[in-house]
Amino acid sequence: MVQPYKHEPFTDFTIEENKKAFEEALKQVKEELGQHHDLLIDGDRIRTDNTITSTNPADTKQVVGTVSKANEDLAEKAVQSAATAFEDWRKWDPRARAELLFRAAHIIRRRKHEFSAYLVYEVGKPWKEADADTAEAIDFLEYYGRQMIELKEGKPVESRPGEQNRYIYTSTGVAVVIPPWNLAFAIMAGTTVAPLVTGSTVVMKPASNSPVIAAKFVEVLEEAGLPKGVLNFVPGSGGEVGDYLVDHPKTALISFTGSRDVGTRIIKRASEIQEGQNHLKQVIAEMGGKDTVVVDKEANIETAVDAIIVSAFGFSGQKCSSGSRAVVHEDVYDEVLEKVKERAEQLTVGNASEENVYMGPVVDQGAYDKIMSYMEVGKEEGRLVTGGKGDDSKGYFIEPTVFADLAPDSRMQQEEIFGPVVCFTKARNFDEAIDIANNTEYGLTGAVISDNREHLEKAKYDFHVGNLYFNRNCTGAIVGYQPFGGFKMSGTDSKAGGPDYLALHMQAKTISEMF
Ligand SMILES: NC(=O)c1ccc[n+]([C@@H]2O[C@H](COP(=O)([O-])OP(=O)(O)OC[C@H]3O[C@@H](n4cnc5c(N)ncnc54)[C@H](O)[C@@H]3O)[C@@H](O)[C@H]2O)c1
Ligand SMILES: N[C@@H](CCC=O)C(=O)O
Repeated sequence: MVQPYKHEPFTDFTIEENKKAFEEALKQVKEELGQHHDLLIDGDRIRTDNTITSTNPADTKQVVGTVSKANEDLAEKAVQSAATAFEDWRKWDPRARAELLFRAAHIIRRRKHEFSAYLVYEVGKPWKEADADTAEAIDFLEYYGRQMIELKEGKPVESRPGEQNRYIYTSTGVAVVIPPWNLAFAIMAGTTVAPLVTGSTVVMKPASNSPVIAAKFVEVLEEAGLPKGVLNFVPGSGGEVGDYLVDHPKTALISFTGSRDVGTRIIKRASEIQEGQNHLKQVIAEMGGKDTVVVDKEANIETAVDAIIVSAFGFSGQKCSSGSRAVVHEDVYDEVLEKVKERAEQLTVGNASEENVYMGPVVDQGAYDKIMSYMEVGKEEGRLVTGGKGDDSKGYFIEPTVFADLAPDSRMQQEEIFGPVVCFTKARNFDEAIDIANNTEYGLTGAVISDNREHLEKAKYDFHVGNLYFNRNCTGAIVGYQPFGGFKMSGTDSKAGGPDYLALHMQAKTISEMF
C-alpha cells in the first residue's frame, strides 16, 4: 500500500547534528569534485572529446565536474534509442513505473545532503535553498508516482445499455526534456520523471550550468532499475542539440523550462511539421516572470517586509517566482522602503558552502554582467536605495539591491533581471496597485499583503498570475500543495506538481464497445 503523499520535510540547520551532517556532506563532495560524466545513450556510456566544464560560481577556479558534450549525430542516436525503447516501456504496468520513481526517491532521501552539497558547489545555493531544491526533487518523484497510480485506469465516463465506454490515458512517445539551471535538481528531475512515469521515453539535455547534478540523477534512475534507452542523457549546446531535438520528426513531446525567448522559439519550431512527421508535437513551456509583491495600506508591515526580502533575495533573486517588484500603497511606502533597506543591508553574501550565508553568487559571468548592467538602468530610471555593487574577482557576487520610485512601465519594472534586485513603485490606491502588478507581459507569481478582506477577494479575480499568495512571499511553491505555472508570457500554465500535470504528457483515448 502506497502511503498518502506528504512533502519532504526541510532540514533544520539550527540543530547541531543536522549542521554537522551537512558539513560532512560538503567535505565528502568536495573531495569528489572534478570527476567526468559521460553521455548515456541506449544504456551505453559515451565519452566525447568535447566537454562542458561546470565550475563553482562562488569560486570560479573550482571545477565541479566535466561532462561529455553531444553533437547532432549523438542526439540522433539518442532519439532513435528512445524511439525503440518506447515500444516496451509504454507497455510496462504504470504501477511498476511509479514504483521505480519511489525507489529513486528513497535513494535520494538516503543521500539527501550529498545531492544538496552538489547544488551548493555547482550553482552556488545556500544550504537552505539547496536542501529545499533536493526536497522538491524527492517530492516530484513521490507525487508523480502516486498521480500515475491514480490515473492508470483512466477517468469514469457514462455508458448506455449494450455499450461499454472507457476513457484512458496512453503514452505519448519520445519526449525531449530541456530544464533550466536554477532549480537545478527539482525541475530537472520533475520534468524528466513526469514523461517517464506516463510511459514516454526521454532524451534529456541538461542546462550547461548544472550538468553534474543532472548526471548524478541519471545514475539514481539507473540504480532504481530504469531499462536501457528509456532515458538518454545528452548534455550539449542549446542552439545545436536543443534545436535538433525539438525539430526531430520522431520527438512527440517537448518539456521546456527556461527563459521566454528560448521558450517561444521552441514553441514556434515545434509547430513546424518536418518531413516524415505524422503527429503534432505537444509542448509544455514554463518560462520567465516579473513578479510583484503588492502592499496595501492596511497591512502588517513586518509581514510585508519579510515577504519582499524573501521573495527578492532568496537564491539571489534567481527564481522565476522572485518578487523583483514591490508595489506599495503611498501611505506606507516610505516605512516599508526604509525597513526593506535596513533588512537588505543585514543580509550576508558569500560563498554558499559556508553556514549562514543568506545569498550566494549569481550563476555565471553572463548573469553577473547582465545584472550589473541593470544597475545603471536603475540609476537612470529611479533612485538607488541600497546595494548596486558587485565583485567578480573570485566568484559572481552582487549586493542585495533596492531601487525606489520607478515608473510602472520603466525597463526595471518590466524586464526580468534574474538577480538580487527589487524595484519599488508607489500606488495611490489598491486598484492602482493591482493594475501596476498586472502591467507586464508575464503572469507567473504574485503576493498581496493586506488585512482588507475585500481587497484580497478582488485580487483573487483581478491579479492575473498563475500562483497568487496572500500575506506571504511569492516564492517556494510546494509539490502537491501549490501546483506551479504561469499565465501570459510566463508559459503554458502546466502546473508542475499539480493534479493535471501528468495528463498533459499523455494522450487520452476513448474506447467504446457494443455488446
Ligand atoms: N516558469 C518556471 O517554472 C520556471 C522555472 C525555472 C526557471 N524559469 C525561467 O528560466 C530562466 C532561467 O533559466 P535559464 O537561464 O536556464 O534559461 P534558458 O532559456 O537560457 O535555458 C533553459 C534551457 O534551454 C536550453 N536552451 C538554450 N537555447 C536553446 C535552444 N535554442 N533550443 C533548445 N534549448 C535551448 C538551455 O541549454 C537550458 O537547458 C528564467 O527566465 C526563469 O524565469 C522558469
Ligand atoms: N517553483 C519555484 C520557482 C521555480 C522557478 O524558478 C517557486 O515557487 O519558487
